[in-house]
Amino acid sequence: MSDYVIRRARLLGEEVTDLAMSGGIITAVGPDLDAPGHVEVDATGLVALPGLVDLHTHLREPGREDAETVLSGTRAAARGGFTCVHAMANTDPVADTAGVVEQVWRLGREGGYCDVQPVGAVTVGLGGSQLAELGAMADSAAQVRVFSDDGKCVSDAVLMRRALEYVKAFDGVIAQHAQEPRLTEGAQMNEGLLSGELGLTGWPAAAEEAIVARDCVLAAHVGSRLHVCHLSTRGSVEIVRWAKSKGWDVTAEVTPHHLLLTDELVRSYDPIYKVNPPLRTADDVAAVREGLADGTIDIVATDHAPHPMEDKECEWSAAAFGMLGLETALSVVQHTMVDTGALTWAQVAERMSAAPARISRVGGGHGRPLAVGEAAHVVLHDPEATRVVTAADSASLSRNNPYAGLELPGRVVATWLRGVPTVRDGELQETN
Ligand SMILES: NC(=O)N[C@@H](CC(=O)O)C(=O)O
Ligand SMILES: [Zn+2]
Ligand SMILES: [Zn+2]
Repeated sequence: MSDYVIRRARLLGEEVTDLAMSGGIITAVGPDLDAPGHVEVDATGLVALPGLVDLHTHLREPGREDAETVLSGTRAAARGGFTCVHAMANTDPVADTAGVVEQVWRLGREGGYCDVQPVGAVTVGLGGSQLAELGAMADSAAQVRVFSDDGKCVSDAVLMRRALEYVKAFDGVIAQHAQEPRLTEGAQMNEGLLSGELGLTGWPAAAEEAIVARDCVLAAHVGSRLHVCHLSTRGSVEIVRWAKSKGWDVTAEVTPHHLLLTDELVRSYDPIYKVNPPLRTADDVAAVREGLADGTIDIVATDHAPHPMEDKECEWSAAAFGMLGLETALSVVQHTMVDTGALTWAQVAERMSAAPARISRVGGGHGRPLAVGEAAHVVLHDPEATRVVTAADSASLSRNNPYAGLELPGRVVATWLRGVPTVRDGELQETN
């Protein structure tokens, strides 16, 4: 394992400094480091951030290895600057047992591109009727702390209450996909004037907000931790802001696509824009940006949702919900939040590394500051670069990239996982 010294990086976008790593650990931070025998990396003009942590990733293995595998998804993650991703449980078989979560966890370690922290299902088979073996998943080698039926809502209030109560024993959190199922039967896009105009069944903001409000109240009632997945409406931001003002232990995420894209794109009837929750209005986009800036929304999570061509290149109503996100997340956040002056790079590091790691209680030195003695999970990002996104330029097995053709700022130049480079000069490296 080589030692590296990064020269003249802008630490969290601010002071220019060197950073040395050896044996998987950050060994020195400061100007003009003496680092004999280290591989020299010129980072002039680049921003150094702690390795990014994604709390919401679909890796599709086991079951849909045609769409993504742990290896392909973690290679995409490394290209996006991530050193830890949380793999959602809606696989086949569902990640609802200690056996499945341990398998997913181990596949991530074997690949060596990005640590994979499995999310456990809340209910058996995501069926919504019987609690899964949450304790066994928590006690497994994977040490699961985040539980979610993502893709489906835990809509039964009694079951949701019991899940919230159960995970208190091991400091777990329930990550809710907030979608009232009766209010969204057959729903295809955001409900509004546009859904009427386009003749597509609408998905009211109220279907999300009703569950967000109910779950905040439930979490407070039982004194447990709630995390709201992919929050997408102004009303949801207001409810979470209110819950936080009460001191309740509620956190929330927004996806890059909900920070940038609006329901106007659905006019094309291109299923690349079909996603759950749906793209909302420009007013909702403004609200989630404000919420992320003021800390109401704690984190950005990608909801990277790969789907094979045949599930996307079909008519709108038949297409699958979901879009890729790992390789473009940092660029979209730079474009929407940093270049607009809404967030500093230090605040981006908080929302894309420190806070997600705290919410999930993940170990392995993820989400820690770039400081001596910490695990060497490091990203170098070039904020001056620009690129026209293409679907083909991806390590994912899927191509459902909603940004294809758009010019986005920023580029991940290098990523280190425990001091091992997974990406250098923008190219994936051999890890094993
Ligand atoms: N986001 C999506 O549109 N789809 C996700 C499920 C989900 O995150 O709810 C998927 O698994 O494809
Ligand atoms: Zn979801
Ligand atoms: Zn998801």
